Amino acid sequence: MPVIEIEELRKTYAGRHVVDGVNLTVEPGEIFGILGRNGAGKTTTVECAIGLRKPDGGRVHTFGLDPRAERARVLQSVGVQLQSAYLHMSLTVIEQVRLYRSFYRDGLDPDELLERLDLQRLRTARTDQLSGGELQRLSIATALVGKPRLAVLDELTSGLDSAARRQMWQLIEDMRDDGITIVLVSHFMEEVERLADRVAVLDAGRVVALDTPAGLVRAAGGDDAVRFRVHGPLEASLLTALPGVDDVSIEGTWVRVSGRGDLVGQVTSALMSHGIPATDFTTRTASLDDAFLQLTGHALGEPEPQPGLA
Ligand SMILES: Nc1ncnc2c1ncn2[C@@H]1O[C@H](COP(=O)(O)OP(=O)(O)OP(=O)(O)O)[C@@H](O)[C@H]1O
Repeated sequence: MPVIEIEELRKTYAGRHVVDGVNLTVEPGEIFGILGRNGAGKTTTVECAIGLRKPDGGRVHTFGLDPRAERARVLQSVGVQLQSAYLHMSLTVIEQVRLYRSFYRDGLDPDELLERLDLQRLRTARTDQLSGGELQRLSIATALVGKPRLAVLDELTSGLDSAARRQMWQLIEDMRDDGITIVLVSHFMEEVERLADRVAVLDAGRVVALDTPAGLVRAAGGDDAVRFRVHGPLEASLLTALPGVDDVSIEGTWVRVSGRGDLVGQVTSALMSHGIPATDFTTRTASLDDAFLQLTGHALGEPEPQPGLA
């Protein structure tokens, strides 16, 4: 049974369809990424899935239950990463985690969890004394202490430096190894690319693509490319005949070859075997960034247009 099943989900605010017929399924044990610009409808979709918002249309099942009708049952098995604004600033770290532990019948030992999240030395520090990275780890602790079957992590690493981000990614991979299903809401491409087994790309309230990160790149026609300079005559057909090569363009002495596989290896051996010297090789790897742009027509950093704003 899928962990989350969403069919034709709709949510409207003031006549605006912020979620407009979303379909997706999250399978047990996967890290499912939801990627989209600010305002694309990611949080609304996820909150409908766990019973925190009421859909205006469509069907949602989480653990096979209707999350609105059986909200308490669903939430017993869900851990939600809180934005730091929702943490209680005057509580100490251990008090905070114990508080969230008390909301669940079952759960982890708060002290062991702090140890695992490298927060034990801050056990008695007040929440308002923590750094951004420490607050993020504390919010993860509040999501995990109830030993959830499903963890919903929204903007996991925003505001973290790259070392803290990498540490957080490792933690998420450990969570998956423990069998927790993870929904990762993000507009941080590298994070989704590295962590997610599958990704739904949301744009203006719709799922415009749903696939593995590599599948999205492939489907969007993303190709790797190699560019170099030749010092002698070159017929394009020498390179177009190579396996995996999709396109060859020659401008003066510059050559660009795009396609899949070991392009540099193939190109250099073909040139060498024909005695054509080549220099100045640069390569470009197709990315999810390119795929996102291709799928939605805009870069991830641009917010969705808001009504009323020019
Ligand atoms: N309670 C509400 N009342 C009115 N409009 C809302 C409400 N909640 C969300 N919206 C609007 O719905 C749209 C989708 O919001 P949502 O939070 O789902 O987007 P998001 O993709 O999660 O964005 P972000 O990346 O900024 O968190 C936004 O334009 C937002 O302003």
